[in-house]
This record gives sequence, C-alpha cells and structure tokens, in this order.
Amino acid sequence: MALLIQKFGGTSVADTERIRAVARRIAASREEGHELVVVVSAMGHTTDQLTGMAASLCSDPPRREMDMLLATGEQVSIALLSMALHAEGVPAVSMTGTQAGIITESAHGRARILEVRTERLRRLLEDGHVVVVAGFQGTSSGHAGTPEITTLGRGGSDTSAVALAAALGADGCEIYTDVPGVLTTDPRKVGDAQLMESVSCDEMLELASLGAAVLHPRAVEIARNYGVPLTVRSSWSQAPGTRLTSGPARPIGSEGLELGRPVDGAELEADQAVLALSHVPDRPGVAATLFEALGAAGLNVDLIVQAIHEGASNDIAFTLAATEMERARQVCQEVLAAMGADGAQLSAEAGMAKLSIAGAGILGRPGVAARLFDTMARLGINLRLIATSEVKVSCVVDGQLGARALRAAGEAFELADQQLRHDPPPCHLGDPAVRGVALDRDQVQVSVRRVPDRPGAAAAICRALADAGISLDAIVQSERTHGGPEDRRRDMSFTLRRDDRPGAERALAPILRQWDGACFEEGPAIARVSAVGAGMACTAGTAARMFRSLADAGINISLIATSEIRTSCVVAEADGVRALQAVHQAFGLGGATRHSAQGTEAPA
Ligand SMILES: Nc1ncnc2c1ncn2[C@@H]1O[C@H](COP(=O)(O)OP(=O)(O)O)[C@@H](O)[C@H]1O
Ligand SMILES: N[C@@H](CC(=O)OP(=O)(O)O)C(=O)O
Repeated sequence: MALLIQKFGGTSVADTERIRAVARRIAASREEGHELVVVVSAMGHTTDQLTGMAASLCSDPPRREMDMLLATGEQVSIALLSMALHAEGVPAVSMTGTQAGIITESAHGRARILEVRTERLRRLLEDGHVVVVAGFQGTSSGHAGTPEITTLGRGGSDTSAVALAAALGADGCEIYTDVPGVLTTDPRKVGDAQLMESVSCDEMLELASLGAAVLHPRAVEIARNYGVPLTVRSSWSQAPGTRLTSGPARPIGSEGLELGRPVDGAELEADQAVLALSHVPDRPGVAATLFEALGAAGLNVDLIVQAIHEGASNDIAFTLAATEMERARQVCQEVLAAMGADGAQLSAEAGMAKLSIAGAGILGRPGVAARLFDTMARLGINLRLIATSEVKVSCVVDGQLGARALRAAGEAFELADQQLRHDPPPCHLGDPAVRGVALDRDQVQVSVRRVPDRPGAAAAICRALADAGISLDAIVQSERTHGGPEDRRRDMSFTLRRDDRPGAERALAPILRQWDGACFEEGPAIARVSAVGAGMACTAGTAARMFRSLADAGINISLIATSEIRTSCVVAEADGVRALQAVHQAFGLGGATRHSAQGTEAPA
C-alpha cells in the first residue's frame, strides 16, 4: 500500500462526464489499496473566464479580491469530484487549501508555500477517506494575523500537489493531464513530438520555465529539492507516462517549504577567453556559419550571447578555454572575411574566469542574481558577460579577481567551503545534447541604451527590477561602446514576461534618470525558442545546429542566450511556431507515434 498524491488538471475535470471518469480512476487506485490525496484544478478554462470577468469590471482589480474570486474555481471542482466519488462508493472529503493546512506567504496572486500543516489530512487518511484538495490556493496569516485566501500563481495546482507530497512524505506524486506525459515539445505545435520515458528535474525545470506548460517549474523545484517521486501521465490511459529523476533529497528546513536557501553552490572556471564580434550583419545564417566553422575546427564554445543593436547590426560574444583563443580568433577572422563583413570588429581577451552560482531556488527569485551582481559591484568587479537560467547564474569576470569573486559569492549566499568549487569537472559525456524544445510567446524583448560601462551598472538594473518582483531572462550586453574612455556606455538587452513590461519601465525610470542619455526601449513582438539537454555543454556543435536550422527556414535570430544546458533564440513572434518545428526536426526529436492533446488551448 502506498500513499499517493494524484493531481488532475483543468482539462481532466472540464465537465461532469470527465469528473465522473476521474472519480472512477481514483476508485480503481483505491481498490489497489492506495491511500490517496487528490488535488484538482478549476474546471476547463474557468480561471481565464473569471479573470476576464474581473477585467471587464476593473482595469486593476485589487489582488486580494482576485484571489477571493479565482479560488472559487477550484472549490467547485473539489465539491463535484467528492460527490462523484461518493456515487462510486468512495468515502471522500473535499478541502479548500486553508482546510488542508496549506500555509503561504501573504503575497496575493503569487504566494509561495511556507508549510503544510498535515495533521487534519493525516487523520482523514487514517479514517480511510480520500481527501480532495483544492489546488492553486492556500492561506496566509495576513498582516494583522488574520487569515487571508491566497493563490499561488497560474498553473499553481501542480505546486500544491508536489508540496503536499513533500510534506506528507508520500510515496509518489502523479500529475494527470491531457497528454501522455512530457513530450519532446508541445504536440499542439509539432505533430510528431515524442514521449520521454524519463527526464531529469534540471532539464524539466528549464523546459517548464521556457514554455513547456505541462508542468509548473515550481512543482519541479519542490520535487527536486525534497526528492518527491514525480510522474506525469494521461488521465485517459493506463500508460506509465514520464518519470522525473532527481539527485539526493534534502530535509524540509525550517525556512519554509518553498523558501529554502536558494543557492546550493558556487564555482569558478579559470582560464577562459571571451571572443567578441560587433557590427556583424543582421541576416539569417550569420550565427550558424560562425559557430559551424568553430565546431569544424574542433573548438568547444561555452556561453554564447548575441543581440541586435543600434544600426540594426549584431554583436556576438562567446567564451571558450583560453588555450583555444588564438585558433578561435583565426576562425572568426576567416568567417568575417568570407562574409564580406567589412565594418565588423573582432576582439579577444584571455585571462577571464567564469563565476557561477547554482541552485533550484534561483527560479522566480530575481533577487538572487541581483545579489550576486551587487556583491561583484561592491568589490569593483566588472561583469564582462552574463548568462542566466532558472537554476544557474554565471558571469565572466577578470581572471585575477576570480578567487576573490568566488569567496565573496560564498559569503553572500552563506555557502560552506565544500560548496565552493574551482574548475568543476566537465559534464557527463553520453547525456543527450537536446532532450526537448520549447516555445514561449509570453515574453518581450527590451533594451536599455547607454548604460555606463562600470562595475555596478548591471547590478543596479537587476536590483531595481528584482525589487519590483520582475525576473529577467537572457541579459545581453552589447560589445560596441558609445562615448570616450571617461564616459563609456554600452546597451543592454533582455527578455522579460510581457505582463512585466510596464512595471519594468517604471522600476528602471529612477536609475535611468541618473545616467544622462540612458533610455528604455521596447523591441518588436517576439517569441523565444529554446533547446534543452544535460549533454549540451559537452557536445560541440549543438548551438550551431540550432542556428543552422533557423537559417535554413529563413528565420532571423534577434537575440541568443545560452546557459549550460540550454540555448535560447529570440525570433519574430510570427516565426515562433515554424522556429520550434525547425529546431525539433534538426535534433531528430520527432517520431512515428502521434500524441495529441485532449484539451483546447486557453483563450488569448
Ligand atoms: N513538452 C511538452 N510535453 C507535453 N505537453 C506540453 C509540452 N509543452 C507544452 N505542452 C502543453 O501542455 C498542455 C498540458 O498542460 P495544461 O493545459 O496546463 O494541462 P492541465 O489542464 O492538465 O493542467 C498540453 O496539452 C500541451 O499542449
Ligand atoms: N486553475 C489554475 C491553476 C492550475 O494549475 O490549473 P491547470 O492545472 O489547469 O493548469 C490556473 O488555471 O492557473
């Protein structure tokens, strides 16, 4: 007999017929002897409909009232499912998040779970009940100690389910949805997407936060932190679905279930070089040609960043081992000459070091990157290049300052000596370079022009955004500079969530006023296509293959950002789905089996 948490998403409980089918499935699990806690979402697109109703009445509804409204969606499904279970002869009790003991922060609309008080759930389980819990919601103790209904943010029922599994020490958490499991990409957009039997939590964290809606990244983070056995399966079949694999678990600390220490370790990779090209022509195929040539010369590139800048030409920078710098410089020169890129400039700097902090708690906490950059700024260390992902933040700094930078990062994140590593071993050869690809159309690209090129500038931008609760992705500094040595400026581009754009402009206004001539600039509508795989860092040529597939489809790349296990390209919004299809095909991810989603896409 096992204790299982089963979560059924909105599509699986979209109407009473489906609720009945879910009840039968739960009854069958119980027949097998399992103890069950069931988490459900609101029926179908209820949450979108409620949000639409609120918007029709008020342009900026109070967050407290939004939580009060949205929490009703899940309350309908728990009651109906419990009734359907009674009809199947299963003793079931429905519980709101509050009744189930889900205690959260007081941040309305995006609350993190602090703890789950499991006494009542355990008593009901001992009495033989199936407990049906409303996902996506909890309760805070409020400012004056008064309990308030909170919601966890869109897609939050996955988070509720995995948090309950962690707190109850369940034997497994099963996410039932409208697809057979985690596929190589969204089957609604790519017809031949294939099922993955297993995927690591690190890879899933990236995929989920880059657009794979099948699992919420916060749920993956909890599963990874506490070692919850997690599977994703279809509500309509008995097939085993996808198993998530994670490293060793850690005990639930006193700091809050979702708020544990965000950073697990820091590492420094010495002897790096930065190659930088500026004023490169902005047309499809440039990045592909360059990185193919580097790959053909046997050069393994690590981080890559690229963005379009003033004059509609590109700046591209990448890092690799310093021992390979001269050969890389030669290859770049040859490629630029062959392209006839007369106005392009090339620079190469050895003696650099890459400092990285890693931890599943970085996800959704923009303050973590900001704290790292603040720490560097206080030491007067300039950031040559920045790469961010959901589980890692890296920056390239002057190699002579590397050891100091690592120590300071260790102090800032309260890391013990054994959590600080010099020159970490390379990744495991044999991991697939690309497991899956994802498309995110919820992002916008923005630029901040004429940022002072001195320590602390990137930190100030990240800090201002972090204080406003805004996460940045893909931060790219231009290679070209404006102004003389006294007042040298660079442009910075980044992507952020579409909803956050107005808030970002407001948050940055005070600092931009201090930097004479600096300004905020919105880019065109974009889509971000990303490839993710644990073997990416040790498989030469992966990025080049992605760039080539886009070039062959005639798609221009306006921004490139990589981290260890992913490469993201920003393209025009209209090219998004075609870009996803091209990249999926380029890595041979398609197959003969057809998997389709049962639900309908959420209304725009
Ligand atoms: N890599 C992927 N694998 C599987 N499904 C994906 C992937 N990327 C996006 N999806 C989409 O996620 C959807 C499931 O998530 P969601 O609609 O939130 O389900 P639920 O209603 O069960 O919560 C699928 O219908 C599919 O279109
Ligand atoms: N009902 C909430 C929570 C949720 O997780 O839903 P689903 O499991 O259907 O993605 C939402 O729509 O955001």
